[in-house]
Amino acid sequence: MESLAKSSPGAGPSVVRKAPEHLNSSGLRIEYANGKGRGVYACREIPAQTLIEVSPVLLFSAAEYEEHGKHTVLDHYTFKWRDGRMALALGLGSLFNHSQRPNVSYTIDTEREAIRYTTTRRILPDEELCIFYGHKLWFDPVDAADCIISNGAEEREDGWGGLANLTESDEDNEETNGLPEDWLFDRFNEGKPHDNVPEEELPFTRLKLTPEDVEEEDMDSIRKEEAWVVDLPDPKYTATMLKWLKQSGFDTPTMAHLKRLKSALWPTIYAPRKKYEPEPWSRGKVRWACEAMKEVVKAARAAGEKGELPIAAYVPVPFDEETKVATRMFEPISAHDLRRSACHPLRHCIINLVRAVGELRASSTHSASKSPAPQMTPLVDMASPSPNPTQESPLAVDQVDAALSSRGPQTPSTESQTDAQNGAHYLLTSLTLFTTHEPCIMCSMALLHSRVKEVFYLFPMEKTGGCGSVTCVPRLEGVNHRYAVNRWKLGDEVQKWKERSELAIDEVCDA
Ligand SMILES: C[S@@+](CC[C@H](N)C(=O)[O-])C[C@H]1O[C@@H](n2cnc3c(N)ncnc32)[C@H](O)[C@@H]1O
Repeated sequence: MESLAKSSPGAGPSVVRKAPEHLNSSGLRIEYANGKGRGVYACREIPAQTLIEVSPVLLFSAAEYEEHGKHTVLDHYTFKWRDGRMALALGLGSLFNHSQRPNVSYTIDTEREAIRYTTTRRILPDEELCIFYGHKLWFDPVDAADCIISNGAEEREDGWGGLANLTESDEDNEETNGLPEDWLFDRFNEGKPHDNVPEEELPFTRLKLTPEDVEEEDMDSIRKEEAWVVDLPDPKYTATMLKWLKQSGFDTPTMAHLKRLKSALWPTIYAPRKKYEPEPWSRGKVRWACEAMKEVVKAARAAGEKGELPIAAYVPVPFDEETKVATRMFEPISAHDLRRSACHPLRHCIINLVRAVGELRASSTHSASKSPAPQMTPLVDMASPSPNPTQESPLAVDQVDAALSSRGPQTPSTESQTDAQNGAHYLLTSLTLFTTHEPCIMCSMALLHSRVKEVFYLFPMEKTGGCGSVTCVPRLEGVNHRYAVNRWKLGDEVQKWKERSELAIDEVCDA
């Protein structure tokens, strides 16, 4: 699949150059790109969200680079690494050209000193694969979409010569120049997982849910828990008691201290957080939230590619082990909007997800009643909830119904009846939900009914949002459940990124 290029400035005007061969199992080849020098092309169709290249980087210290690299051709290929060193991508990494409408995104893996390149949409055979360099370019860009892809039969013009300095991207550019997703989701990758992240550095803002009329005094009061006193005749019965707690559904995260008491020396202090006091977030937990946000973005993109509205919701496996076991959520679950394919105005992703989680938790409760060991709950993506993983097209709503009912008749067990009565496994109790767009008022209310613990969203919906924009449902007076609302912190560049990332929806659309 070689092609020829003429007039490369690097080689003189009349030299005919052969593009280098490249062995790559992801189906990529190097070819001369119209007006851009070499570029990376697809040999075959490549699905969206495919990891196509992992390029190791060569790192130069700032001093070494200043003295030497800067004065060489390297200067056209290097960029600033997170810690101030200069990086050169090896492999195919340095050959991806720039496009305003990139079809490849990249993430920096500082731990492995590599860059990972992933397709953002389906790629057609012979299409050029491009990334977004940023807004400050040092050359006149030819966009991939404007180029005619040829097989190299005709002569091509080579724009080799506009080489300049990628390092000219300055600090503020670095945060957003083609890496907004890195910036949004990957900046907590380093550091100790147990360290708490100061409130102002969290990647999200917690919306204040305290009703205005809560008195200052109340804010300082200690949260009260109903307490049971169990008189154990012998410490060896502690395990039996904990087992009973679990079986009876009382083993919720608020009972976590009981496990600590089991092995602790008496007396033990149990200090519940103050009412309305925000929960501290460790770096590890922030990473968990970032990963969940990445997943929901991926799910929304995939939905958009299938012709649905690009809106998705995702419930990850809970961060802490206790909640994971107590909620029996051992697999994540996601859903996307199905209004278009189902021709049903109420098939919002949140409604789809609440329903799917409810069904799954109910079914896992049933299966748990057959076996005392925690059951693995299958990942159900409402986009393709078929038990047949090879099925590609999204299932229609009736198929979703069929898939869910194909789990077989489920006679409620005594255990699940107890769970249902005490609310331990009611829909989204104790779970965290991530979504791309601020839920509309209907969905915000559905979330309230679901008893979700907390909600994170990326894009506020100024004209329709029910979690802080038009109104804030969990804050309303008289509601019988409040869930925490967290809005991802987004820089000014995000609107542009949103459009590039194909997640834009009409501002009057209910998400
Ligand atoms: C990192 S290199 C990319 C690989 C390069 N085409 C090569 O053959 O080595 C960056 C250089 O590619 C060229 N380039 C990348 N994207 C371009 C675009 N959209 N339009 C024109 N030239 C581009 C510019 O000359 C830029 O300095």
